[in-house]
Amino acid sequence: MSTRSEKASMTPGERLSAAVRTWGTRGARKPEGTEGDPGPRDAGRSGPPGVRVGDLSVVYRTSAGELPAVSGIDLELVPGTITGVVGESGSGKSTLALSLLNAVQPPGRIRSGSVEIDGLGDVVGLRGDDLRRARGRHIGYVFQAAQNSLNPLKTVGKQLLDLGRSHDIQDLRGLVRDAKDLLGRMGMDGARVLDSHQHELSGGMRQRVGIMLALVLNAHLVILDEPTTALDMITQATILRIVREVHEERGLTTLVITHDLGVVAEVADRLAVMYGGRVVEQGPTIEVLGAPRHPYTQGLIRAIPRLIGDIGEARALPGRPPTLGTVPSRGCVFRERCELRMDVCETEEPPAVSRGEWIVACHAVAARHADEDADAARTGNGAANGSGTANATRTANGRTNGNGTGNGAGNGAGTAAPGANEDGTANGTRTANGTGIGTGNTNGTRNGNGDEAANGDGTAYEERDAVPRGAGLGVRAHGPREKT
Ligand SMILES: Nc1ncnc2c1ncn2[C@@H]1O[C@H](COP(=O)(O)OP(=O)(O)OP(=O)(O)O)[C@@H](O)[C@H]1O
Repeated sequence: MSTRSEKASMTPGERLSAAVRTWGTRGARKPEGTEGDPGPRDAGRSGPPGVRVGDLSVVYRTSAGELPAVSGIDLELVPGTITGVVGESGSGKSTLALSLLNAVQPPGRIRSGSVEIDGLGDVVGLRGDDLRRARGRHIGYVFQAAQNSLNPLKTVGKQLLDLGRSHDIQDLRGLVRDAKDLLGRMGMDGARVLDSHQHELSGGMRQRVGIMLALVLNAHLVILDEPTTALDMITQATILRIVREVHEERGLTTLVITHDLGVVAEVADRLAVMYGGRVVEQGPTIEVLGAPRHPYTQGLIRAIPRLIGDIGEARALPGRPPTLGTVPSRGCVFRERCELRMDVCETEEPPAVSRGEWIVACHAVAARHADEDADAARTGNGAANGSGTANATRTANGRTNGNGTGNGAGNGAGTAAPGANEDGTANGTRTANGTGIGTGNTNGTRNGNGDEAANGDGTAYEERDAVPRGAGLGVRAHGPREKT
């Protein structure tokens, strides 16, 4: 694993690779309350909330009429996870984040859809005091450029008290105590910071103050919009470490908005890639970055600058992202820049293809999957004709157990996606094809790339797809795969 100082000197591309490589070494989330003081205002609060965004569309009024900045977004924030949202400037990331607070301001408005937050219901329907209470006490928001958003005329402490009063906090001493504690955890002298004005703090310190203000009312859903923009590399690394630590200590559900893939690789469990107001690909970060399927995600990863190895390898995506006025009203919004473009992309909205937790909206990916499914089904018929029987069961944690019995000789080969956990369980997609006249034993071998070959009787067969491996990011599977 890279040390912190090594990480700080890395390019975004190197940090991306390093973070993806070390993913499997992360510890499990600590349950809330097992470490640290959750604070008195936490009483009665259940665990981190889940969030379900359903068919969300947001428009801005322009001289050309109302134009969509976010269209038909479906996204789930799993309780206790960090979800990263990435995309180029103008892709709709901040608009999506503001919608989670029902805080889109005129000339914008949420045109349709829902944002269901556990414990709050659909925030799109909240108004007035209910909405004000939800913000701050349930949902903490660290705005883009938070390091410049403090009031320059008031000390941080005064702004903290204003925040407390605006949320009817009675125990202001307790609030100050919690603020000092949070600032201390983030490596600062809390008393000194509360006595300071904005100009007396560095950019990184102000960003930490922003995080403190978002957390101090004990919100359990936290949204960070570009938490590291405009910070130097070392401060960036510190802030990301703090985000991760605070997230785990306080049992949060966190959304991180960024245009920097290195940032999501560093902190996010799950990832949503936005383009032209749509989520074009989403899934577990390790899988999406390890083997991106959408041509836009592939292009974003190819564009990451490299300092070592083949420095000419990085290739910028051709063309420019659409603006409100140029985003196509039908068909695929990415088609102008896409090397896989087909006729259907001009007219039809791409279907959402899902495999497990992974969802991709792309005609080319959908067509490829349909072909692969047809191939798999053909091979599966061959297996059914054999004299052996084959079973493959997938348990809730993604573990695949293959059983086979039979007579004769057969073999199957499978490719595991680079998503296997340390204990050898697979959370990736896989294909195992074979003719299923087995000999009675099942053996599995795996090489360092996470490839797997299974030979034996009664082919363990799953109707799933092969995926590209590793994408040069050094993703690898760990441990033996369980077979019975
Ligand atoms: N107040 C506004 N009035 C009109 N259009 C807006 C307004 N705010 C955002 N937009 C437009 O909505 C689209 C999405 O903007 P948004 O800020 O959500 O994107 P973003 O991905 O967060 O970009 P960035 O990374 O630059 O912050 C863009 O085309 C933007 O120009």
